[in-house]
Amino acid sequence: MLLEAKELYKSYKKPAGIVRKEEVRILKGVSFTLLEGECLGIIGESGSGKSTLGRILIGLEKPDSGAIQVKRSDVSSIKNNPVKQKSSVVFQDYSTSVNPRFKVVDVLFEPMNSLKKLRKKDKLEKAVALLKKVGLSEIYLYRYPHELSGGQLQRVCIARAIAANPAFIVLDEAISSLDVSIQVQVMDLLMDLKKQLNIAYIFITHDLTAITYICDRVLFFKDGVVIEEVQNMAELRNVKEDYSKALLHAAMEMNGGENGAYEI
Ligand SMILES: Nc1ncnc2c1ncn2[C@@H]1O[C@H](COP(=O)(O)OP(=O)(O)OP(=O)(O)O)[C@@H](O)[C@H]1O
Repeated sequence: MLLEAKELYKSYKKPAGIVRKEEVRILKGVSFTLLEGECLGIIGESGSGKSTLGRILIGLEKPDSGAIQVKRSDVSSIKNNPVKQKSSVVFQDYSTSVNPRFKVVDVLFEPMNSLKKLRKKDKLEKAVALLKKVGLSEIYLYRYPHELSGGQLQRVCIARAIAANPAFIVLDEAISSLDVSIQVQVMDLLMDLKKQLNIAYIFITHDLTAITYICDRVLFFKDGVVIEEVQNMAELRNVKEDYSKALLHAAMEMNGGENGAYEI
């Protein structure tokens, strides 16, 4: 097992009046496992806490309680959260995920600079190799983000995410802003990289079609808890919980019935 999340709780303070704040519990005891090299889908309605969970898993935020074990060692309570060294993230909004003043080469150097010291020549070689891995030639190295298409820029974000050799990547609506044809290309790329590098993914999305295309397993997330797990994607239509059924149904309705693609 690569990662185990145990009983994660997280609250935020929300204004309740002019000075008063009240605590709102977002995660209410989330537990699940992630296996090496698998793609685990997390699907749930807006506001159910998926992105909050994603940020906790990559060490951007700390849970109030609960534990995260990576390769069976507890990382959630350790200072300088080592989960950061084992994970990366790709967000939905590729345009704000990169510094607009950075050329692609600088975007790719960022994670390398936080690793061991590499000579500039080696970093350049690595940057070219990373671009190649995501299907871009080295001519893009010296371009600015605004000189790339959305699909190309998201590929650069994926290259940056794999630069530090993570054991897993959180993909938070990572393909949602792309055109449908580009979404398929990027999912194919992700599956290819998963195979080549044995990385695991946590694929957070509203898009059930994408889940069926790329995921090995899926968790249905509701109101800060996992309410159902589908182990075998062929069984997706046989979900038991009313909430999961409603999500599936809504997605199918929106996309033209049983045979349509579905999106929540
Ligand atoms: N830093 C924060 N401070 C206060 N409240 C927050 C913070 N981050 C998230 N929230 C609140 O937590 C709840 C869950 O948000 P989150 O983004 O995790 O949900 P989500 O399931 O990813 O939603 P979506 O699918 O719309 O992105 C929301 O009500 C949100 O307003």
